[in-house]
Amino acid sequence: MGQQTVDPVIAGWAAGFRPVRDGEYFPPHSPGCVGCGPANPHGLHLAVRRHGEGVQAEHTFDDRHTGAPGVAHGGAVAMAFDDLFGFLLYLLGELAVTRDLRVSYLAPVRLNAAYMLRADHGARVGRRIPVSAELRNHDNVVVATAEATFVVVDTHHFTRAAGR
Ligand SMILES: CCCCCCCC(=O)SCCNC(=O)CCNC(=O)[C@H](O)C(C)(C)COP(=O)(O)OP(=O)(O)OC[C@H]1O[C@@H](n2cnc3c(N)ncnc32)[C@H](O)[C@@H]1OP(=O)(O)O
Repeated sequence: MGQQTVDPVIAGWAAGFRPVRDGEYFPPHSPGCVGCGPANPHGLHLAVRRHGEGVQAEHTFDDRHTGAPGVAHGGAVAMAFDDLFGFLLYLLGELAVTRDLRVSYLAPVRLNAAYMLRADHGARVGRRIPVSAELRNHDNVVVATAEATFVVVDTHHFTRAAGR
């Protein structure tokens, strides 16, 4: 992400997250976000909406995210989970970052096939927010799961990380 876009994005986060109704789509984390940013040509372009107190996204991995032939790279699947978790923050109204992420790959994730991602959060303990997610195929079979710990930070975390 270039110098021009870092400050407005962080300023937007500092202003707080807009409330989103059930079923409504969230805005991307930033235009250049590799998970959901519409301006990132290498990204997943996840479109994530609220589902009750959780979030969900229908997603199709394509040839840009190839691992074995015809199969999504495990890193791309992990990225989808990580970015999906980032949308729970809109519901929690907290700024937080991934401290750890554990993915269980239960079956190959095929390219050019539609999958459904769904994530939920647990209760915040101290600065820790536990989150979990599933990836299901069109037969509603769970093909991957993920658990992560997000740690609440303030906007200085991001301005420091961006070198300002
Ligand atoms: C708006 C956001 C967009 C989201 C985009 C999608 C998500 C992302 O990709 S985020 C990017 C990837 N993640 C990062 O870059 C984070 C890098 N890591 C860091 O900056 C730091 O390690 C950071 C901020 C997470 C924690 O550091 P620090 O502030 O020193 O906290 P620290 O004291 O170590 O721990 C904080 C709390 O977490 C707990 N904790 C730390 N690690 C773990 C762990 N592995 N498991 C459980 N708890 C843990 C600690 O016990 C402590 O708990 P409590 O507050 O209850 O005492």
